[in-house]
Amino acid sequence: PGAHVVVTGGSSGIGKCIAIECYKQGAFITLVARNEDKLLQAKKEIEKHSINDKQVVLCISVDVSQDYNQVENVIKQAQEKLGPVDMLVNCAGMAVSGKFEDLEVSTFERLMSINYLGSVYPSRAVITTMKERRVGRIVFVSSQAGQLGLFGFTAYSASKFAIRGLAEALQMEVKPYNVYITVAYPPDTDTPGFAEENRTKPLETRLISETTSVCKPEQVAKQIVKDAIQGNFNSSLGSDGYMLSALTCGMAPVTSITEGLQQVVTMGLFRTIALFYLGSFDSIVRRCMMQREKSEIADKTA
Ligand SMILES: NC(=O)C1=CN([C@@H]2O[C@H](COP(=O)(O)OP(=O)(O)OC[C@H]3O[C@@H](n4cnc5c(N)ncnc54)[C@H](OP(=O)(O)O)[C@@H]3O)[C@@H](O)[C@H]2O)C=CC1
Ligand SMILES: CCCCCCCCCCCCCCCC(=O)[C@@H](N)CO
Repeated sequence: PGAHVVVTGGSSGIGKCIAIECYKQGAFITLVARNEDKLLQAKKEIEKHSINDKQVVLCISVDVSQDYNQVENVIKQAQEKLGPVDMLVNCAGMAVSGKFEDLEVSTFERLMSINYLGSVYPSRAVITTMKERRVGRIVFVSSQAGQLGLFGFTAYSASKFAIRGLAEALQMEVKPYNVYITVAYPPDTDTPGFAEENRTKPLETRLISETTSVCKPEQVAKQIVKDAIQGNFNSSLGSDGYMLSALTCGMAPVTSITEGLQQVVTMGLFRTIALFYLGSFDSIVRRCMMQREKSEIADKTA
């Protein structure tokens, strides 16, 4: 309550729901995104959930992936108005899918800029003050596709895996200063961004993704905010989310003894389950390939 929460990508989808969730708990919110109309629209929607009349929603229009100095300036402006940032949520991002050879090289650059550098810049702009105050939370929104590579996600997965490396290294640096990092790995979530992404998704990617069901953004946001407040390094959702996180824990920091023990005990079992999933993904890819070849031959003979 009374905390200042900055949400990049806060004008739509998961980011907007995170902002609402924090606002419901009495936070002051800064929304960061590019389109001003969407920002104002989201501000109105968030303000409906106020719990006292002091709460403020500030909107800032900036591209978080372009120029570090610009991002630093807008964070400064937000801090002058609403005080030092207690929690930063890096949720601005996007997905583009397609086979490796069909994706433009510029798409690799763009996704890396938005999903990775767009998380580096705001974090870099708040970290010094957080360390000085010995208070702070930084949330990175990765994806289940940041835990495993899937057909069609060569550009997207890489940009989401990058976040994990950044987060692990940063957590080791800032833990003694009482600053906690959370990486969230949401499954497919029903948002405007997801609808957009689905318009060009390869059949293989669609079929493989259907392994997990589509979540509501409110549900995803609730889990992320809860994990961030608790200072959990990992934030995931559902039974496949739980399995994926335990299976891919690697050298990630552990937040509780229980979490560590669960990882140790479940690792072999989850790897066994994963082998079956991998087998079924491979057969989806093979089936789609054969289907395509068949229809190509049919086209030629027709
Ligand atoms: N929906 C899903 O299935 C999943 C999504 N995710 C991740 O969650 C995050 C949010 O996704 P979702 O809610 O679906 O996305 P939406 O497309 O619905 O919203 C994206 C938000 O980010 C903002 N944004 C995009 N690019 C920039 C930029 N360069 N600078 C500043 N703001 C930007 C958008 O505003 P504007 O365009 O006006 O700038 C908008 O507010 C993304 O990082 C996505 O990869 C992870 C797993 C699953
Ligand atoms: C023990 C092992 C369990 C294995 C479970 C495997 C589940 C794989 C499904 C992955 C779905 C990928 C979602 C990507 C969401 C996303 O980021 C896009 N919507 C882009 O926004």
